[in-house]
Amino acid sequence: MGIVVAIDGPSGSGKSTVSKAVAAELGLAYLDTGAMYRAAAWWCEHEGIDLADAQAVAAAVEAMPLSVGLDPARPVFTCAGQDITEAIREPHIAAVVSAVATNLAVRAELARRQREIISAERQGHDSSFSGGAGIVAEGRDITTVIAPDADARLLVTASQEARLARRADELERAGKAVEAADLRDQVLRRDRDDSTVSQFLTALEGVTLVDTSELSLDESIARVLDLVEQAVDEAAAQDAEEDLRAQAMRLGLEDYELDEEDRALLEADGDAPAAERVEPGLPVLAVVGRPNVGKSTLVNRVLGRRVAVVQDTPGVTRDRVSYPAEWAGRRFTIVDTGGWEVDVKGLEASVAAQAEVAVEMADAVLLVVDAQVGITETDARVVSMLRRSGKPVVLAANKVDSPAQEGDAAALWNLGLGEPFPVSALHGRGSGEVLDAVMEALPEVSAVAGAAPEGDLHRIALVGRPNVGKSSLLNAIAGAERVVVNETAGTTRDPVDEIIELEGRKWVFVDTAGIRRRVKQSRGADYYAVLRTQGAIEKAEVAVVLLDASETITEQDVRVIQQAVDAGRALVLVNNKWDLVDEERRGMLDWEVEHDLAHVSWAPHINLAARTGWHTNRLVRALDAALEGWRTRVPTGRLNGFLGELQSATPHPVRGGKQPRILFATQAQVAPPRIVIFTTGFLDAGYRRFIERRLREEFGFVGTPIQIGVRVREKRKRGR
Ligand SMILES: Nc1ncnc2c1ncn2[C@@H]1O[C@H](COP(=O)(O)OP(=O)(O)OP(=O)(O)O)[C@@H](O)[C@H]1O
Ligand SMILES: Nc1ccn([C@H]2C[C@H](O)[C@@H](COP(=O)(O)O)O2)c(=O)n1
Repeated sequence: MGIVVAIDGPSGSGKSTVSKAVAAELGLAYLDTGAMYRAAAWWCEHEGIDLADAQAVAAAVEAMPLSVGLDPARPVFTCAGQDITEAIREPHIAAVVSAVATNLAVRAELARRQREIISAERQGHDSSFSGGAGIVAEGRDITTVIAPDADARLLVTASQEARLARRADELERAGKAVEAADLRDQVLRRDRDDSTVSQFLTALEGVTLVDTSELSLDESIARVLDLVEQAVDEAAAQDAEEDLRAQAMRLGLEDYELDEEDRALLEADGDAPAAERVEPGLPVLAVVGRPNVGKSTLVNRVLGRRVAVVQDTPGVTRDRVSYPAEWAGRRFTIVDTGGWEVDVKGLEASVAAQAEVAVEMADAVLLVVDAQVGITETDARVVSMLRRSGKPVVLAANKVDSPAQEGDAAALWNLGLGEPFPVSALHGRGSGEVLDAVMEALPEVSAVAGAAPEGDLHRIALVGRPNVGKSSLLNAIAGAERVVVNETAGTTRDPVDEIIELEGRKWVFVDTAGIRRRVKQSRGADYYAVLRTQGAIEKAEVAVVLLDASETITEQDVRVIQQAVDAGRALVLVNNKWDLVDEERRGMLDWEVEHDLAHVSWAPHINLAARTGWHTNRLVRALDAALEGWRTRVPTGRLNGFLGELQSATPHPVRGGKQPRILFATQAQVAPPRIVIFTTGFLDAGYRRFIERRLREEFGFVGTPIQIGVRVREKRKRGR
């Protein structure tokens, strides 16, 4: 993680000059937030907006197409493609900028953009200038509002006389000398106005005051560099202390019963891998069969130990789980299903349906039959379902644990699927042969998985109930009528993955069809909508869930959101059709969001109108924020330090005379973040929610579900 240096102070104190020099010296990006306010004033004038009209100014700034330069050697600002670096330094802009900077809606919008820039530099986003080294950000409210958690927070100031003299000198050198009254207006009046909305005249707790009145410019820079170095050293010392404490906690865990999986988790500590995810483009093998015939054991056999790590992933995928697999040097996706039964109802029916979906979305099928039981009515019905699908099938005769049982396997020729391969998934017997047969059945290029995206592009699913505007949004951002749009709900049919360039970067918008209406025609349209959505979400990293802002939020909307959360994908919410929203509806919508979507308040939520293109440019920022949250990795020392403090301040309530204690925690995975907490007792759901809320406050995790796993461990008996 990069460092963040926040510097504020009054006009003419030298904060911009010092900040640039410090950024250049340390190889960091430089953010001049004052220039953003100046750009906002320039843009409003350019657009002919009356600066006294607060609402019009706010609306114009929200839509301002500003590109912020972060190079300390020359921070170039462009707006709507025009270089405005010089124009925003004109005295005229300095004279009017406070009118914009004191507009609270403008401040909120620019604060959002500033935080995103800072965060991108800290995290080292693809788009970052410093490549993750960090940033020096300066401006009136940086240490207090924008980056109160910066590594170094400094208030650079100087006496009024010094500031006036410096500004006069500067203007004179630039050949722009002004009258004393104008100078006082530019420096003192502006500070007076600006101080009505932000505090930058006295150093708050945690902010170091640097008075440069008596210092030369070089001395000022050296002083700030010293303070930054000191802050970085202190942060490193704190990290080291937290690491030591975490190591002690980890050692303490040895007094508790730990199983093999715990140990695997603890060994991988500090190197939380991304959640295993199937790669688009690879051939797909579905493993189906009756419940309990040994499908999962066979899948485990193919995957080795890795499956143990992913097994407890919560959510809808329980009935249909995809894993990346490899055999004989070929990579493919293996899909484990929950078990297929005939004429079942309720949960079993949905498990059976998922197996059908898995077949529909596969290139080949591995049918597992229990050779010891022989052919059952259900097996015969599975075979008819497979014949209807037209997919190549390999038949595994499982539970053939010895050569003597091979006759049981031969009886399965009667299924009419060709040679049954005898295997013992439990002991590994015959699994090589069956996998060789699978490799022959699988095509080199998948017919169902969609093309593998070029390069390492982010994959986005645009999902939502019918007619919320998915196709319109795709068209609006792609800039062409690529997808058929119709007012009739559910017009989208089998679209393909789209590669779309947004803000200079390519993104894959995944196929939202994923599955055609081939599986038992009798099922309702809603059912297929759910499956299509699920297929798209599973292929993506981020689910963008569209809502129709002009209509009441429905159960179906909430369900689609839940599908994304359950699948562990990053989430962005979009209120589409904003052009149809009036004051009254806006109030209702606020209430509905608070009421129905409070559980996903961590997701970026943007308003746009796909039909007119209004605010569609906000999508990229929201996607970046969600992807960043999704990939957030909290170092073990930090995590345990944080949980330790949280537990001391707010211990778990006593339950039945016992008080569960957190022993140690580790982040087992990113994308989505999964935190495993070892405890002495079960943690109440309320306490887990509290931990999640505090984790979000501390580490961000914007736009991502957080999976919290609790492992209750008993103290080891003496002598063991
Ligand atoms: N000791 C000093 N420390 C910092 N700057 C100095 C010093 N002495 C002279 N200066 C000069 O003061 C001028 C004003 O500095 P600068 O523009 O960086 O101030 P600022 O605080 O960023 O003002 P504003 O908020 O109006 O942008 C610059 O020309 C800078 O070179
Ligand atoms: N974070 C910030 C940065 C600047 N402003 C105001 C202060 C000035 O009126 C204007 C331009 O700033 P300058 O370039 O002179 O530093 O923007 C603010 O309110 N908050």
